[in-house]
Order: sequence, then C-alpha cells, then structure tokens
Amino acid sequence: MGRLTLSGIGKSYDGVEISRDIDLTIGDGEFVVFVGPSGCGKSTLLRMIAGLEEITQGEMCLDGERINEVPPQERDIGMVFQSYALYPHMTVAENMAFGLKLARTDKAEIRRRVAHAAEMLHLTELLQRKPKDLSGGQRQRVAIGRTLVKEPAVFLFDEPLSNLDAALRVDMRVQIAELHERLGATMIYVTHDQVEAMTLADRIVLLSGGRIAQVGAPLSLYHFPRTLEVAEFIGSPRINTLPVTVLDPGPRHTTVRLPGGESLAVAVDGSGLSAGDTATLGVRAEAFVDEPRAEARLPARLLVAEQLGYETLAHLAVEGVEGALVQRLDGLTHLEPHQPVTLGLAGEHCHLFDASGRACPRQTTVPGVSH
Ligand SMILES: Nc1ncnc2c1ncn2[C@@H]1O[C@H](COP(=O)(O)OP(=O)(O)OP(=O)(O)O)[C@@H](O)[C@H]1O
Repeated sequence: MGRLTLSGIGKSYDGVEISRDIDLTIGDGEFVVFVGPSGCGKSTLLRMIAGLEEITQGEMCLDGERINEVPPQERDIGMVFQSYALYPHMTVAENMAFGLKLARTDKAEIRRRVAHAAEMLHLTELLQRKPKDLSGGQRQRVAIGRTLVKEPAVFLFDEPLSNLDAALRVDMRVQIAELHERLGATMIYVTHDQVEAMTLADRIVLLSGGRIAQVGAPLSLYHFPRTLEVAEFIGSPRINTLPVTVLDPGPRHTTVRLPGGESLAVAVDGSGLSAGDTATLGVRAEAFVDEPRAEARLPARLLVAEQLGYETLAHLAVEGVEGALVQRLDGLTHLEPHQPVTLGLAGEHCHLFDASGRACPRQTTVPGVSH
C-alpha cells in the first residue's frame, strides 16, 4: 500500500514561511508530479515526505499512520536523487545491495532483489561494472535500482533526469513510465520541466509560492487552467496572451474588445467581470482558426518561422500586443519573411483571465477531459 495524505502541511525556516496549507491525498499506485517555477517549494515538499526536512505545520499520514516524527529510514518510502552519488569503488551489484546490507537483510534475499531490480531496469549485463564504466543514463538506472531493491510503498524522484542530455531524458522518461506500469507503486516526481510533468503524471500538482495553485490531470490543467500562471506554465509554446477590455460580461459568453478594435464573444462565464474592466485573453498556439470559422481577426506580421519538421511555429507581431504571438502550423506550411498574416479567433477556443489572473470558467467542453 502507498496512500499518502497531507493535511495543512507547511514549512518555515527560522520563522520564515516558505510553504503552507498543502492539502493533498495521493492514492495507492498513483503517479503524481510536483511542478512549478524555481523556488516554489517542490523539493522542500518532497523532502518533507521523505523525512529529510522537519514538517513545521500540519499532519502527514502514510496508509493512515501519522509519519511526521518517523525517521526517513523507517518510512516505507524510497528516494531517487538528482545526483546519482554512486560509490565509485563498488560494482553496480554492490551499489544496489549496499542499503540492504546495512539493514542486515538476508544474503539470499539481497541477491534475489538485486537480480529482480537489475532485470526490471535492464542492468543485468552491467552488474559487475564500476560506475565509471557506465553512461549517464545507466548510472541513473543504478540509482533507481538502489531504491527499487528496498521495495518501498512510495517512490520519490527529485529531478532525476536533469543531468542527462535531451535524447536520454526522453528515453529515461519512457523507462520510468514503464517501471511505474510494472510495479504499480505510488510515485511522486519533482521536476520543473512541464513536458516531463505532462507525459508522466496521472495528476500534476502545480505549486506556486509554496502553495498549491492547481491539482489535476495534465489535460485538465492544459484545457482548464484556473489561473493565468497555470495556463502560462503548462504547454509549450507558452499560451499567447493579449490585453482586452470587457464590453459585455455574461454567464455563457463574455464579449471583449481585442487590440485593433474587433470584438469577440469568449465562451466563458464572465459574470464576475464588469463592462470596462481590463482582462487577458489566452489563446494556445494551435487555437487560432482559419476562415470561415473566424469570429474575429487580428492583423499580424511574420517575424520568424521556426520549421521543426512536423510543425512550424510562426512568431508574429500584432499591434497593441507586447512580444510575439506564436501560431502552430502544419510543418509543410511555407511562409515568406515579413509576410502579413491574419490570425483568426473563435470564442470557444479562447481563455479569459480577470485582472488578478483568475480564469473565468470556460463553457467549452473537451471530450474526455474534466474541468
Ligand atoms: N535550508 C533552507 N533555509 C532557508 N530557506 C530555504 C532552505 N531550503 C530552501 N529554502 C527556500 O525555500 C524555498 C523553496 O525551495 P525549494 O528548493 O523547495 O524550491 P524548488 O521549487 O524545489 O526550486 P528548484 O526548482 O529551484 O529546485 C526557496 O525560496 C528556498 O530559498
């Protein structure tokens, strides 16, 4: 079992509060990713779960038992760190067995667990090698193996892939997903990489300033962000934002004036807004529409076209909008430098945020994705 409950968890260092009011239940077998900008408190929260940091507020329970005061080695929790910290003079097998030896585990049991972990992580052929004779990805797999042999109920990963190059990261990401599938253990994973969060998580916990900004399935956060900050953090390229003025707020549609003067009825409940309010319109790079579906238009000029093969990202200048807007286009689209482009908008594909950054509830539904 590995059901973790955090109730009102908070952390202060010398009276300075860095996180608070963390309420979260992580189900047995769930893969949860803590994500958020640097300094938002992800690692601190993970270290509190591991028992490496004192919990200064609230209660933490594992399978119903309070663990606040339980030392790390007595928690049924294993942690994989960003730095592999393997013992250089020991073989892969010895590195993996080390923790079990310290815990005086029976020798035959150690052999069984090391062999099983090695097989799961495709390390069987490498068991007699020393860390210096391994690649970065192989070393990271040994570090995971060291935790795997302890057979913990909960696995914690603290940015385990950040020392690897881009191709290896993708490879290891897939291997970690496979491992979760095969073990069915609870896994909590910290990263500042939203692609890792989107691809690995059953649920994402997006932290901001030491508090939970939003918890949900990756696609829920993508399509139904509760704040502008969440909308900007999830998704690559970043969501486009445009300053707008509210003309007519309403329960199903809110009409806004766009830069350039056209109006657009956005499919959101804007009943908390008033006519004349300033707000932010959010449009994902793939959410611009062609004629005849366009309900409003923005004249734009091409700045740069990034041709990525399977897609082209057009960076566009629009009068009245700071910075470039990005439109995702088919990879075969050919664009001339500086060519004028018309961006089409449709109200059901847009987001609207009030001046404080709170999202107006979208009235649009996305099949299979809950709000
Ligand atoms: N020992 C400490 N004493 C005082 N403040 C600390 C201590 N450790 C962390 N902090 C502060 O707590 C905040 C959260 O740090 P934490 O490392 O949890 O953030 P993070 O989201 O994991 O960031 P990153 O992605 O950069 O690793 C930061 O403002 C940090 O400066």
